[in-house]
Amino acid sequence: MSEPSPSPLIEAQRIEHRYEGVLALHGIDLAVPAGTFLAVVGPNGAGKSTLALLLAGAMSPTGGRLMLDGADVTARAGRRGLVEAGVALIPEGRRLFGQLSVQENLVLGAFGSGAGRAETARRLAEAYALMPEAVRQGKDRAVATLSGGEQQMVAIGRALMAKPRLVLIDEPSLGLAPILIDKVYETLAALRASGVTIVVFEQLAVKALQYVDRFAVIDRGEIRHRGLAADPDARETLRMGYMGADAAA
Ligand SMILES: Nc1ncnc2c1ncn2[C@@H]1O[C@H](COP(=O)(O)OP(=O)(O)OP(=O)(O)O)[C@@H](O)[C@H]1O
Repeated sequence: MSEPSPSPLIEAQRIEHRYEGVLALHGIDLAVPAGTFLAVVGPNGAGKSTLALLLAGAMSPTGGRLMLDGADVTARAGRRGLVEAGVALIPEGRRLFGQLSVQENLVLGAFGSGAGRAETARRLAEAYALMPEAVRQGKDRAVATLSGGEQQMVAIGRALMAKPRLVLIDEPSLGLAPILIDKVYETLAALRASGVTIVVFEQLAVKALQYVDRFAVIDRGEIRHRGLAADPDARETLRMGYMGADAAA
């Protein structure tokens, strides 16, 4: 007899979002089981950032429900999102404090998560372990002086300081050279191997497919296709579902 399947870690149920006149998402159903590495891919303006913000609980959907561990958390959306429940969002553009040092940015990530001094130090060591040598060596440098790829690593590290179970990351490859994009994805893969559930929101669909295990194609506010990255037809599914100019990058 098979075990009953566990509730997804997070699940959008018929999520809809309207910005004043614009209906950005219409009726999104998306379940993310614990331990998954999922990419939500789609072109500019498809609704990726909106969905990332809603799944993080950083804003309230105008329709539908957000479920976390099988419980309705729609009403808990607010400025801090679902950080206390173990959900971390790395927004597009990273939103680091450029004038503060790497270490100061990282420590801010633990703020409000209840970590004392010893626990913060332990988390710092874990975050640095995932980072390239150059960032570790430059922990007292102002973040604004780091390269884009290094800043993305710091943004990931800052999210980890809250000890999340789920990391949502919006356009991790934006503005990065290809070699750095691979580094970012390798870091995310290592994180996933340590048990963290990850959802990336990406325009570079083919790149994401090299690292994730599932994908969903979003376009004009709807999920058009879903698939497994290991499926031999995955690229064809992407091509059909997502005609964005960057799909083949
Ligand atoms: N604050 C806002 N006010 C009004 N409309 C918005 C707002 N934010 C997004 N939109 C609209 O909602 C739709 C989805 O935008 P969203 O930013 O979620 O897409 P995206 O896939 O993340 O695109 P990009 O890759 O360009 O960030 C677009 O039509 C966009 O113009």
